[in-house]
Amino acid sequence: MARELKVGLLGGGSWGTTVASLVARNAPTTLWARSEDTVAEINCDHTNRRYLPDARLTASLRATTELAEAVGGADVIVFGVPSQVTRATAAAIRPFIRPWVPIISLAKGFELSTGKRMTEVIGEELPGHPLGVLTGPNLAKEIMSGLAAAAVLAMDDDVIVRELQDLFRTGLFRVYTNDDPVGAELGGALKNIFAIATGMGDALGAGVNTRSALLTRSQAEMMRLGVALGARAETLMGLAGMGDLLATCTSPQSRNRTVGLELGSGKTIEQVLASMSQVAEGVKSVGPVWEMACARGIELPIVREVYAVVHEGAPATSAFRGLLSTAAGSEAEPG
Ligand SMILES: NC(=O)c1ccc[n+]([C@@H]2O[C@H](COP(=O)([O-])OP(=O)(O)OC[C@H]3O[C@@H](n4cnc5c(N)ncnc54)[C@H](O)[C@@H]3O)[C@@H](O)[C@H]2O)c1
Ligand SMILES: O=P(O)(O)OC[C@H](O)CO
Repeated sequence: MARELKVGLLGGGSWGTTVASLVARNAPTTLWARSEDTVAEINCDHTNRRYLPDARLTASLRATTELAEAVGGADVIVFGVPSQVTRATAAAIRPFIRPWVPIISLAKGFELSTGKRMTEVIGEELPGHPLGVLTGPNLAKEIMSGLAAAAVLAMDDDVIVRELQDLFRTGLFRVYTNDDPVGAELGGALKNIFAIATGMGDALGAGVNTRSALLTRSQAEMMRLGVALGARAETLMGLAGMGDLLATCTSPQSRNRTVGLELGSGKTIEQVLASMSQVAEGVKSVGPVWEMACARGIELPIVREVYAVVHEGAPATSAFRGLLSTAAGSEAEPG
């Protein structure tokens, strides 16, 4: 079934290119990227050195700068652009997308101006399409270097999700189906904030005990907010939540953890962002997440401290003093 489907993937960065290269092994795939140089390099050399310096892409992957070419004939659309440009990209493909074509989102963030999840944003711009997310502990460079990984493909429709599962999986990329797209999407977006916190802690010399405590309390915060926003707890305990939290908070490849490391070493958020050429979604997501928590009266001490460092200019050292400043109560309680 998957071999008959044509796939259009939007976004020529690290993850869009990686997923396009995986999917191209299973189905004809066209990747849309803005840069003519990137498109020419993918088509001629089968590489995207700016984002994936050492990777060789599947030779059959085609790239284009034309949205109509990537989207017009596609049976499945995959969104691989960063969260803050997802709405504009969805609006831009409206003239080209065919009715009822399923759309899978890869992004792990919230829209800054609305706090909405990416499938909510895409659904508003492109109503009437089955929507899903592919998410999990998936560092692009590791996957392109041939190391095994697992992900969940989460959709409400259990027939379509099984058809699409074959499209994304390869020998080393295990794809599980999941029927809680809200939970899967929330896990992927929330973990980035905790990766910033972990990076700050690591830069400040946190021990393994400290990091383990921070990760465990991060998982508790993810559960507290995620469940309030409609996630199922077991999804947040799985690959899309706990799995991705572990990968992102511990990998030197994580951009979000790197932001935390730099903040912890004393740089301002402006200095950190000026030195980065790739997206770290947690920087933008922490604002809407903190607002959602405040609006619901949900206590998220780690999110609060990351928000203070990223948006209020507080030093990273004060984040850790902040986390230790309240007396610990029951483990089931915030704090
Ligand atoms: N890199 C990973 O390991 C990884 C893994 C899983 C999920 N993700 C998620 O995938 C999403 C994309 O991340 P990435 O790693 O590919 O980012 P990236 O920084 O590597 O690449 C971003 C891409 O988006 C493009 N872009 C930026 N602004 C654009 C616009 N206005 N219109 C069209 N394209 C635009 C850039 O040119 C670039 O090609 C993020 O939400 C990220 O959290 C990343
Ligand atoms: O590099 P990061 O921090 O954006 O994380 C990449 C992936 O989301 C890890 O699963």
